[in-house]
Amino acid sequence: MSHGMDRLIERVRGGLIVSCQALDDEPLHGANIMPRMAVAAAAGGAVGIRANGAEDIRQIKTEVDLPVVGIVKRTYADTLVYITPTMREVAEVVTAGADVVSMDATSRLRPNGLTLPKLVQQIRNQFPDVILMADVSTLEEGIEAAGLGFDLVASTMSGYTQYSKNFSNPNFDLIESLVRHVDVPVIAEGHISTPEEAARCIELGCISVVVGSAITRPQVITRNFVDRIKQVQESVNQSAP
Ligand SMILES: CC(=O)N[C@H](C=O)[C@@H](O)[C@H](O)[C@H](O)COP(=O)(O)O
Repeated sequence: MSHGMDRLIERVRGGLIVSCQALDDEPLHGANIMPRMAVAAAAGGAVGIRANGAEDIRQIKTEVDLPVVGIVKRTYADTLVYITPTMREVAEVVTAGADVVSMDATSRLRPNGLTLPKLVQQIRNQFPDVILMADVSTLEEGIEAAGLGFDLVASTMSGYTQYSKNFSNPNFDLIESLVRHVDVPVIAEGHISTPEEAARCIELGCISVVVGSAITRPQVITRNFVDRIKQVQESVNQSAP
């Protein structure tokens, strides 16, 4: 393991990484709000931040003293892959100062028919020391990513690829089998919405856990309350005389 990886693992082991992301169609987009979210996460004891876009990554690095897992989400016409899909996005994340570059590592083709092995090769040529995290949706993709030289594997894409759509959320089965069969540290990410679920991922052997929407997307948190209240209201109405 490289010195950079050793230090990263030391800092994030057994802890919570908070994903602070708001796309431009989300209510908390812009106005330095995600960097303030990162400050709040740090105050609550987070060990790392996951952030989208060069501007947020750069600002978060100046406001909190935590490792940042950086991504750039960008959509292209000829692919469904949107998390750091090409060298262009990788370069943006590296230049912004992220400690880890995370990317879609599913088996789907990237723009212009670019394959994952080819992209990893380009990255290793241009940025040999970068720490790479693979966002996968299946065990096979996790094993493939570790074989390609990814330093970390995360369950991020489970439920978001056509072939993983029907898996349960959070996908503890996938998380457990990644820990068992992939020989790089595993990070649990995706649909983790309670402290108990996060704790379970640590029990299963993950190095750390990423939580996003349940902490930093108030529209999602509100919707969960509203939906639950509605259900109860319906049964209250039905049992009313
Ligand atoms: C699939 C995809 O695009 N996931 C993104 C990856 O960066 C984010 O939108 C998620 O919020 C993040 O993975 C954390 O997951 P959750 O918000 O469920 O805690």
